[in-house]
Amino acid sequence: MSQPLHAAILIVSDTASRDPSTDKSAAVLSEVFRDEGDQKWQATNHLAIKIVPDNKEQIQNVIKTWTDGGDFKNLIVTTGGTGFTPKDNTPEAVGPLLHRHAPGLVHGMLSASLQVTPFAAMSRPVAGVRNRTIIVTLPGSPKGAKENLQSIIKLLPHACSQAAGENSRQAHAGGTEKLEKDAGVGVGAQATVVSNAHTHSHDHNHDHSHHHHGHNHDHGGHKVPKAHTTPSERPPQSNDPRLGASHRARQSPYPMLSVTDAVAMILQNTPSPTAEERPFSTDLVGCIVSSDIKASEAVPAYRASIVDGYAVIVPEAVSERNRLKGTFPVASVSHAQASSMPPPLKAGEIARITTGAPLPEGANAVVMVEDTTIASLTEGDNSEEKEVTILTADLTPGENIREPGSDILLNTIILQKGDRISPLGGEIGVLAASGTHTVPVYRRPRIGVLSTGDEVTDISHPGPLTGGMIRDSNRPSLLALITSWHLCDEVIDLGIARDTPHSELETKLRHAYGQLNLDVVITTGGVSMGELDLLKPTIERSLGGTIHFGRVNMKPGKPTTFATIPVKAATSTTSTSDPSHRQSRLVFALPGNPASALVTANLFLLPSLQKLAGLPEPHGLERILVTLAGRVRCDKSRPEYHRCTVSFDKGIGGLVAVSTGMQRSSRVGSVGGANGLLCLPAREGWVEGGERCECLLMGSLLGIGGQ
Ligand SMILES: Nc1nc2c(c(=O)[nH]1)N[C@H]1C(S)=C(S)[C@@H](COP(=O)(O)OP(=O)(O)OC[C@H]3O[C@@H](n4cnc5c(N)ncnc54)[C@H](O)[C@@H]3O)O[C@H]1N2
Ligand code: MOO
Ligand SMILES: [Mg+2]
Repeated sequence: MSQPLHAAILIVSDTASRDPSTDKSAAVLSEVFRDEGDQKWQATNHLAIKIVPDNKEQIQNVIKTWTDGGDFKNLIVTTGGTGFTPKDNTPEAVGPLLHRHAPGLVHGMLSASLQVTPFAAMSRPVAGVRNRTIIVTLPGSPKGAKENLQSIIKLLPHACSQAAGENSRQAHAGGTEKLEKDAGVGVGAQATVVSNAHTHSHDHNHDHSHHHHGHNHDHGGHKVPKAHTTPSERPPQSNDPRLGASHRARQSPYPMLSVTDAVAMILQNTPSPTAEERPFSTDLVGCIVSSDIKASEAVPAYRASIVDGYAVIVPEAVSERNRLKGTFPVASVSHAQASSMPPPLKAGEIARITTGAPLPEGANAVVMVEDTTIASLTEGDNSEEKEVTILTADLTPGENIREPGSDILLNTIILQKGDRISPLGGEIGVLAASGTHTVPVYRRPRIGVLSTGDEVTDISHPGPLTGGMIRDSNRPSLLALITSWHLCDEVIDLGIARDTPHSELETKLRHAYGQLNLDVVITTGGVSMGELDLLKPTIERSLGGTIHFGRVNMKPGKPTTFATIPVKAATSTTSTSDPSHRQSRLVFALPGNPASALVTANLFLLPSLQKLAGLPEPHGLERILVTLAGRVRCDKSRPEYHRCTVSFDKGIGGLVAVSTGMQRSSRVGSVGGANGLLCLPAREGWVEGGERCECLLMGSLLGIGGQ
């Protein structure tokens, strides 16, 4: 391509036409062009961008100024108005303007997009040529628009120059092959190689999740639609609840990950922690120290007595130690108090002193009160000792004295980067003792817990329950679990989102990430195959999120879903390519069954919160070996996390696990009394009593993993 091509973006949106600041697509699409380089496309600031409402005539008018008039563009991409709602009419506006259709471009976009999400079938793109301009309609969501454009961007320079009348054989003598390689697809009419529009066209920096959608990770025996199935081979199906039963998918389109892969995926998509300085308080319990902390004060700050007794002067020479025995006048009294220091001690005198009190200058040891008797009392009131007899000579210089800094030396490192301020009090004590007023720690995430489902009924509902009501147990139990980890600055109860009206879930999630500014939201329910299982479509379609996985090969917890939602930092202005301007918020959409919700929170949420909170090696639950008290049954198709109670058994001198009984995932009682998850392999039969078994420790037996 000799000259950079002119591209234009037409935003079709009622909202953006009223308030252009709400538009996110222009920046995202400009970035796709910019990524291709200045030689191919006019530099970004020369990109023409216009916004029109969902109005057929206005759409057509703008396009004609770019295709028919003097303001010629090689390429027009529209975004928005390609859905199914009555006001979506971009294809109807663009279609009649096209002189020649380009179904190959439409096919390329759809097949690439369907590998990412089944909802791609909900867009009705058209593409073609008007005069000498290529026109392509992209969907309205910034994410969808970007994916679609990326899937064909490598073809467009060539297509545009052909449409503009350039003889492609001359322009690309010997270059066609390279173009095909760049684009990952055949280029159609001019290509000598047979077109293969099914080939992956994602480039390498594309989101990792898409690769998982593109490959079969199913270990669970469920059929996953072939990654390269095209719309023409398979009628578009989707778990979008707006579609009728005949169009809803009957197999989950989400590949099934192993637990290990799922955890790796979570950690990869969990943002790194950020450091902050916080004033000292016990609220720091659970925080991870972000840089080494040095003692700003010595402990003790003065020479202090370790016992209650009398400060004395012990002769240095061992031969003279006997002179310690005898009767001495009590010259002063030193109490452990903040305000005053005792007067210096003279030879031949002793001073009464309490534990922790400052030693008089000149004293070099303290004799315990038990090793003395009173020789005489003060005249008049007889209330205090005047003279005291020391009964022992067995005292060495320095005995029973804490030298300044002998507990904590000034400027030594008291806590290291990566240390956890535990709820057991030791680290808090060290910080307080050494006068640490501000503490460098990692900022802990803010998290919210949301239940979903029309049947789910808050505990405050008086009862009796009617119809299909079920008490909301997930929210309180997850709030309790997460609070016990001390990994979050705030744990917020987000209540219940009803399935109907449909937008309630979206509204509550937007509120959580927006006004409440939460880093992580945990939802339960609505992630499986039911028509009111709304989480996945809401995350992908309404919030523009990326579902990194939607199924895990485990029992309980199979439909566990993890996604990230892009939230531009409030400070961000134009650039969307700099990652520091972007923040991902996390969604853990856990299954509704109560045991599933608690088990998956322990397995998936914990390591993510550990990373967010700054733990150097987020390890999740601690893995131990236990002996089974009785036999437990395995599930033949999925690895199972069998709830059990682990305790120390004196008889065998080790840890023994007792099953909590019936393990159905609706039975929250299977987690009651449990502090362990036995890791059972997927196979027929039992693991016998007396056998050793791997177990994940929840909570506090060894003071790790949770507390
Ligand atoms: N056809 C299929 N059906 C189901 C599959 C499947 O693969 N194919 N998976 C099953 C598995 S495994 C699980 S686990 C559940 C997960 O269901 P959802 O996450 O969609 O959750 P819901 O349908 O909303 O509810 C399931 C169950 O849990 C109760 N629930 C929901 N929220 C709460 C709460 N806050 N407190 C207490 N109990 C709650 C709800 O009433 C249901 O009984 O799907 C299977 N189905
Ligand atoms: O995997 Mo579901 O969590 O069985 O109950
Ligand atoms: Mg369900």
